[in-house]
Amino acid sequence: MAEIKKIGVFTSGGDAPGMNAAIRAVVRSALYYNLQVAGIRRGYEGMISGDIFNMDRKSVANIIQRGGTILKTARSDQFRTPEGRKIAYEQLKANGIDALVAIGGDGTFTGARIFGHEYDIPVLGLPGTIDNDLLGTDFTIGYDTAINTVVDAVDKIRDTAESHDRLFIVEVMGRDCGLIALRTGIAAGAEAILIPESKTDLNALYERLEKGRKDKSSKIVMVAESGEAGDAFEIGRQIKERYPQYDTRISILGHIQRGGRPSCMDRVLASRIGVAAVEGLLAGRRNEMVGIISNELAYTPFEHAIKHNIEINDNFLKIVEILSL
Ligand SMILES: Nc1ncnc2c1ncn2[C@@H]1O[C@H](COP(=O)(O)OP(=O)(O)OP(=O)(O)O)[C@@H](O)[C@H]1O
Ligand SMILES: O=P(O)(O)OC[C@H]1O[C@](O)(CO)[C@@H](O)[C@@H]1O
Ligand SMILES: [Mg+2]
Repeated sequence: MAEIKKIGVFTSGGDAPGMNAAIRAVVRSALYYNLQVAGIRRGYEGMISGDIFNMDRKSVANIIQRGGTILKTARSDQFRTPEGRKIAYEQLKANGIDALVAIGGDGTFTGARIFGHEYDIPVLGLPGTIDNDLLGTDFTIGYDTAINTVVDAVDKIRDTAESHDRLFIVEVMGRDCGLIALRTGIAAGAEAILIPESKTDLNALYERLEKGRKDKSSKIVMVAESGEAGDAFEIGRQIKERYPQYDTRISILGHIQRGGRPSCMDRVLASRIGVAAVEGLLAGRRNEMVGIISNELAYTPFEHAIKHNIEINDNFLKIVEILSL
């Protein structure tokens, strides 16, 4: 195995609060171990176009508290092609990069895995996505901040819902994963939660609404995007049709969920696994995602981390039912 002298770091896919803390951790720990480090802008796009620059300890000063990513991010169609990946590899070689730290989600690691098999370059991944849709870590960087943003927003919606005696359908992000909806629904005291992992039974939702206490002045139904019953507008349309007596409103929280200052939990997670990524590369690890499981560092092969059967704790849904009385 060739000696590692220069690590390239990049962020890819949707941005997530805490990505900057992760970049900082990778850069500072690489320098600590006397390695050079280069930033690659806009993920795989920048790798292909050669948008690569050397970083020093000052390049990451004053960023741990900032949302977004100073390296910018992108979704790259060209990297999905063998030709695009060949150019990316040539650019890395031209810049003297001999190992990579990829910060992103399941898509980013799918690409990294293919790249790591096609070319002899060690790649480790840091889970950076608000969706929490990866195996091999209890939480992904950005999830904690995002769920706190959602809870803050739904608390505000509750104020106005309460004042107007309204039912709100609140749609949150998560791609094909209901973990944002599940936790925030419990934390915000939702009447019901609809997530892609459990069959969306609108009849069960109707039953819940009918059985519920009649004197409740506000009701919140949390909906994860991409559910089989359709988006919040479709569910809202059906509820309005069935219960014209309810004053129903729909709120799509959207991209506010991806922004903002990272929480303490996200900063600490990013810092811990950022250091572990550099140490892992130096120890000869490759094609793995670094995460934390039960407070212990864990290295999980990409192919396992990106598996899409994230288990949902059924007990969480039961808790919502019990507590929504
Ligand atoms: N099968 C693949 N082959 C090569 N590259 C891929 C593949 N799948 C994804 N990628 C690369 O990874 C990039 C990021 O993937 P994606 O857009 O799914 O975001 P992500 O990393 O899952 O993050 P998030 O879900 O948080 O937005 C894609 O734009 C593409 O460049
Ligand atoms: O960046 P875009 O295209 O708005 O993507 C939105 C998607 O990205 C995420 O915010 C992060 O993966 C998902 O929750 C959502 O489905
Ligand atoms: Mg993803």
